[in-house]
Amino acid sequence: MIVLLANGRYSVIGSYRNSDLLIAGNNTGKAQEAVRQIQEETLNDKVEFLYCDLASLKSIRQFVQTFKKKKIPLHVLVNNAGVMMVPQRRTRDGFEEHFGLNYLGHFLLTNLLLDTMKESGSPGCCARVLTVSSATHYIAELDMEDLQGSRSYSPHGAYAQSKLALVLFTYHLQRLLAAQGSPVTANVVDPGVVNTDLYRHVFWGMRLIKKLFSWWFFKTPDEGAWTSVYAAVTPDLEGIGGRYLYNEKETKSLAVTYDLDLQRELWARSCQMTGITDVTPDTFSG
Ligand SMILES: NC(=O)c1ccc[n+]([C@@H]2O[C@H](COP(=O)([O-])OP(=O)(O)OC[C@H]3O[C@@H](n4cnc5c(N)ncnc54)[C@H](O)[C@@H]3O)[C@@H](O)[C@H]2O)c1
Repeated sequence: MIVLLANGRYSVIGSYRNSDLLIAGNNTGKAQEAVRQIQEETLNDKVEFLYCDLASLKSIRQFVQTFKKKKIPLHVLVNNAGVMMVPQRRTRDGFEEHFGLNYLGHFLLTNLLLDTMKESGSPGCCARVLTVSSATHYIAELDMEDLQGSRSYSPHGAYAQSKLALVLFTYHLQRLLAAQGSPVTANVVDPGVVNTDLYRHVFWGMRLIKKLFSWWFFKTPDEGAWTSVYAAVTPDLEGIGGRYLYNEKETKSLAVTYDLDLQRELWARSCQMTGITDVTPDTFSG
């Protein structure tokens, strides 16, 4: 099995003891250290790092080109990278950073890898796309008129919007895959509240609370990875997609995420923004 993690947590990777693993990320030092640790602890030497900056459409395209030259299959794609509550700033392509990196980066990466995943999956053994969202999406709003937060910017609102967009993306992707009879499924994962570096941009009071009480109400990074691992390997989800998973169980996402027209509209706009051909059939609407 080949697993590709868009900057995934080491604990997720460590679970794939006999698999080929590829870590895609923009932090070479950190990723190489993860590769070393995985090799040491699992005795799996089929672990590799490839540079990919998800905040750059060019970097994503270059990464996919390099990956495809390897001519290896791809069974699991984990869309895990993210930033939270960063100050207002733009990606290299001019997108608001949460929207550009957390959402559009994974949108493009997934779309460019879909052909390889379709060839890698088979009936009864589907390839899997799993995308890491967040409970923050429950309080998000998607402003189709101002996706880049140009009119008014709130770091929390921008993060939440990017996580909501990932849920809408997953559901539309799953509908497309199912309509094509494709041996690939797409699910979305909520890891819970996890003690990681993600919180480095939140205000100092919250960081203090995290420091004092993380042992009490935050999951450890290992625990935070469990639902991703579950989504990647459980036989219970064979052939099943379009699920929102929390604590290794299916649960409901925000009502608006089931709006087929909104899913379609966001998909179409995302295709335009990333230069992807929209293959959604005309008949495909709410
Ligand atoms: N920690 C939580 O409480 C929590 C809650 C809900 C959802 N999540 C989600 O879980 C995922 C993992 O976050 P985490 O908590 O492990 O935080 P983290 O900061 O430890 O991990 C985020 C990862 O994204 C990578 N990344 C950042 N910018 C990148 C770029 N331009 N290109 C490629 N990779 C990049 C980082 O290197 C890092 O490995 C994120 O999508 C986050 O939104 C986390």
